Amino acid sequence: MKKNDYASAGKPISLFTVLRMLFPFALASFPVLFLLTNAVGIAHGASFGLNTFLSQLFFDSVTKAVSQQTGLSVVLGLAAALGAATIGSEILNGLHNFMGKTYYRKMIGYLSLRMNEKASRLDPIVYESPELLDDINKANEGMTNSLGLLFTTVTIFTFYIPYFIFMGFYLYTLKPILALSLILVFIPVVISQLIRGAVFAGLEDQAAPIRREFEYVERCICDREYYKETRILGAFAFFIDLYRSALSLLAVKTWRAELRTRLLELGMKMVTLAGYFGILYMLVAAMLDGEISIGSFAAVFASIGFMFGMMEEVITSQIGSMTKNLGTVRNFIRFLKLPERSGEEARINAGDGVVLSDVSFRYPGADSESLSDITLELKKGETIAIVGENGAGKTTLIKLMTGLYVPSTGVVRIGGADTRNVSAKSVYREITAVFQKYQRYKMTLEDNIRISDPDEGERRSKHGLQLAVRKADLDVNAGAFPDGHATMLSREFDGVDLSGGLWQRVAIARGFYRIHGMIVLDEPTAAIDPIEESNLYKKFAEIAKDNTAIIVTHRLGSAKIADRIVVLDQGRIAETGTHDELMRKTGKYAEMFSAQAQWYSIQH
Ligand SMILES: Nc1ncnc2c1ncn2[C@@H]1O[C@H](COP(=O)(O)OP(=O)(O)OP(=O)(O)O)[C@@H](O)[C@H]1O
Repeated sequence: MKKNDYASAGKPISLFTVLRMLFPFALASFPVLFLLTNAVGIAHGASFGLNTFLSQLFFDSVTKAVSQQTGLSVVLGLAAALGAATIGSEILNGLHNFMGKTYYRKMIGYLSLRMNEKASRLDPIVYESPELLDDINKANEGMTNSLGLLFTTVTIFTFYIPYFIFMGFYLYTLKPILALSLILVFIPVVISQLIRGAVFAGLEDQAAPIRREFEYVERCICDREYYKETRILGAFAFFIDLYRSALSLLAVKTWRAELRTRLLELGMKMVTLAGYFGILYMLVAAMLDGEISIGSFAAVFASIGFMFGMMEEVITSQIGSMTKNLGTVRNFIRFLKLPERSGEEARINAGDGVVLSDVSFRYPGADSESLSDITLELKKGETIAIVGENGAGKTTLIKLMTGLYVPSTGVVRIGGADTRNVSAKSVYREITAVFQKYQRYKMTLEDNIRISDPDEGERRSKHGLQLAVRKADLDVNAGAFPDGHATMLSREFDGVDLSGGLWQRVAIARGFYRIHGMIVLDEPTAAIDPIEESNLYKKFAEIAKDNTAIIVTHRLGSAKIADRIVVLDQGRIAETGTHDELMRKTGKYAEMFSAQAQWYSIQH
């Protein structure tokens, strides 16, 4: 499969771009909490610097007190100040953690909402890209990690950097070489973490398709819709094999990446450790040479272990997880940047008809066009049937005629509006549809139907519900619905399950419930037997009398109810006309019709 515009293989997004996109979220969502949390973080960082400085004064005062150059009260005063600073630092630490966690929880909710909103605004054609599934999969994980990244970055700037600058400056004033060695120790470890980030970003790109396959196979093994086939056909063992191999492939890839980065980290830690002992050596030498006071030595010695611990934390834990997660965060950002359908809001009545002029359509990444040179008019109040063999382009044509997709070339006008220029919401507003692959929502019968027009008021809702149920020939008083409209349609939620035929009627009722000017039936009767189907289509013809309607069907007998039949062949219109006209033409339609008639007569 070729990659396309929506594929994850876009230009790499830099850390700077990632942060530039994340910060506005952080500021826009809960600005006061965000700023306060960081102000506390800065105060916390400064408190460590203050502690080191007070320690030096304290140790110096102790040495002076020993040689009786100063009084005990000075020592006690400094000890009290040091104790107060330590308690203050702890309080700030607790406050910083608490505020950070509160902010994190709030942001997770906020970002999840943003993701769902984004998904609802995506251009539907994006869903034709298999890579998009990877992107969504990875974006979900990236969303949580993006918060980690944001926090780490902010903490580095508001806590660690001020602290290291202070310490660097402090060491510099004692002996310049001490500050320099601090930097030399720091750099190799940062480099190792950046390499680690690159390794994990690459791993993420390789792992996502495997994970997608792995999750799909898992569904084949466990999901209800598959279990009959997997058990009866003995496919269980087949899927378990696939599951095992995907699992081990994933494990091997992760293990290799971990091993590489751990070895790298180990090497870099050695460098850090060498630096640590180097600084200690220089400190002792400087003290013995009388370059620094005993107090300075003691303060630096006491804080240097802590400082290295902190450096280790910021580099391996903070920067490490940041770079490791950068790959997934990039996917989140990429997801947020996926194209949305733009266009103006307009009042469009799809019931006024649809006009297609010289329309062609090619799926993203596809080698050839699925529809070519389509010119067709669906007039106001007209019912057309679209027929054709498998793969002829029927569903694609419906997607264009309902404005779900826009054409690659040519123009589609719904109710007079060019689908490329108006918002998706404006186009769908007056359209309803029943698809062959409808959804079985695990909700009450009423909710299953009302989902198609939730904004309707209570009165219209009750009346509309009864009407839709009647039109779809659903007998709510029959045993299948023990609680009438309130029957829960899921065993999982203590309700009932329906037969395939009844589910299909629920889907049809859902389609009828929505107020519409145009209705599309895309093979909605596949699970209903032919006699029932014929009744339903007769009824549909009555209902569609005042509506603009499109029917897609494989059973040509049902197409007869249409005012006009459009025959598609390999993405082109082969013929149009009424049933009788097309039969007289003895073309594609007549050929298909007689093949089906023959099939029925053989069956009889
Ligand atoms: N996402 C896609 N990417 C690439 N090609 C696609 C995609 N979806 C459909 N096609 C191709 O477009 C052509 C038309 O498909 P379409 O589903 O519209 O036909 P159809 O007449 O509705 O078929 P059927 O009766 O089997 O449902 C086919 O050749 C199909 O392989």
